[in-house]
Amino acid sequence: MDQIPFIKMHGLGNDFVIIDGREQLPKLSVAALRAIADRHRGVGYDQLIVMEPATNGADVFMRIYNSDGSEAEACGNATRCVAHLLMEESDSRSVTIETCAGLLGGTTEDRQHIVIDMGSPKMGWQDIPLSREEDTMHINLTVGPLSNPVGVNMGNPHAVFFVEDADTVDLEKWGPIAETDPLFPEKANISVASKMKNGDIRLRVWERGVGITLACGSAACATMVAANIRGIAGKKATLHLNGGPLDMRISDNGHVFMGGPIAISFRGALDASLLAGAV
Ligand SMILES: N[C@@H](CCC[C@H](N)C(=O)O)C(=O)O
Repeated sequence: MDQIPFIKMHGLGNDFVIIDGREQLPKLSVAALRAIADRHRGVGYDQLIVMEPATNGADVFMRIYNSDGSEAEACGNATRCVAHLLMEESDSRSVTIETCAGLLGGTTEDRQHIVIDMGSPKMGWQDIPLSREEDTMHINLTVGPLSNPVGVNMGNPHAVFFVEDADTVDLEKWGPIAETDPLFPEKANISVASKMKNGDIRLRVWERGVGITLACGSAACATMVAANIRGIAGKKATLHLNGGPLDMRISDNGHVFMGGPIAISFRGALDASLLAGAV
């Protein structure tokens, strides 16, 4: 393939290059993924998403790559974007999306604000995964000013640190150290969260394989679960990320629902030099 068409979308500024690989799967080396991710010489993205044929009756399989070329199991904000594309395509208001993390359902009233059932969190220490046995509700880990995180697996690994004021944490400094701590054999997405005066939650995220992002949907799910466990929130809360708010809810059967907006930025094509990994 000389050129590959893509759609650039974002959910609260968490941005994606989305490729429709349902007819023909693109060949993407790590060098190509990194070249496309380059915000100066490539297109720029937090995640590159390939829509692939589903294997189990879902509408699509969604493959997720981080900007460093690593593959991720879940991506909440991109799930909303892909759900929007599928809803437009099929003129429907509900879709099922398969990821490495399992089957996710998306629903909407207007195809702009999309609610995703992100499934049930896993809380066992092997599920996160951690490299040693720990109580995941109070993990014995300190990184600079951050300590005592909650470990949550939302398909992908998360550590949520509750702090007095999330805005004062030097996340560029402590995020990468926590992400790569030997406690996390598959690394981890690192969240810092604090309760706001009105009862909402402020959340900032250092994403595994990316760095600081404007929003992270799976981290919002993990933080909702962690806040509920710690008694900081009930079963519903608004989480305020740098890019804007997500409406979060835990249902009676323990599934985490995430609602938020999507936006299409532009359409383009990846050229041969980017696909060859040249920047
Ligand atoms: N932006 C995402 C999360 C993407 C994957 C993550 N960086 C990982 O490696 O697990 C979201 O909205 O959930």
